[in-house]
Amino acid sequence: MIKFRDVLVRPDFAEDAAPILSVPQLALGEQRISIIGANGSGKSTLLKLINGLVLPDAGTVDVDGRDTAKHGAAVRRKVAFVFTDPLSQLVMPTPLEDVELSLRRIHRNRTDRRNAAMEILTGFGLAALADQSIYQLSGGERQLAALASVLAVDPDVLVLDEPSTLLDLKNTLLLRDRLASLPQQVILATHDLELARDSERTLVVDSGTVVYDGDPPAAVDFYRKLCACIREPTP
Ligand SMILES: Nc1ncnc2c1ncn2[C@@H]1O[C@H](COP(=O)(O)OP(=O)(O)OP(=O)(O)O)[C@@H](O)[C@H]1O
Repeated sequence: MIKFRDVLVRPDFAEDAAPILSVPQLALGEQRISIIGANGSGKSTLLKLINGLVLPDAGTVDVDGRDTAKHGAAVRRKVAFVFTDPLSQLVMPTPLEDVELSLRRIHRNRTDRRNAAMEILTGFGLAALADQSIYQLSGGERQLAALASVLAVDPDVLVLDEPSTLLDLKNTLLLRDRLASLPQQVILATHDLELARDSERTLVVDSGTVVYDGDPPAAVDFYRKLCACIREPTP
């Protein structure tokens, strides 16, 4: 269970400025949670609070009872974060080496590690690209490689920031199927309202606060109205 209590995040170097995120009380226990909202509304900040990439200026965030400010390393072992830009994530020259790096503590034996890494990449449809430079992969292939690498360590919670942004329809569907089949708790921010609907619970964030929290179809409707995106029926 992830709990936010009286959380405020202020802009860097502007302690007196209005908070960029304010979350008085929030408990996230469902297996599939999506977060939607306009650009700059605070979605990424909310996600980064979950694994301590951003620490609150006031209040606390804890994951299974561990405060992210006090137990950051332990929290990050439980909570994996997938960035929008996979090049922020992939640190090795090829997908195979990157997954192998993730597996270094789980498989000490090199052959076992390589076999396990290939199996994981195969599950993501990336076997043929295992040895290709990450700079020669398409944006979507890189995104899937980053996801494979993060999942290799079997985290308890997977946090994803706009994971389908770079994916075509086929890869978006593959991602949706893959996420649906995961045993982990999955919390993601997205502008893809179909992906948002795949969850059990959706938060709508606006101007740094959670303005709707509930059933995904109702949350998407709320968000559409908030954006005044619903077209008036033509007479
Ligand atoms: N460390 C920081 N210092 C100052 N402002 C920040 C900081 N981090 C984020 N912001 C601002 O806070 C707001 C929320 O940013 P955030 O990245 O959480 O938005 P978002 O909802 O994820 O946006 P997008 O959909 O465009 O990715 C933005 O206006 C951003 O510029």
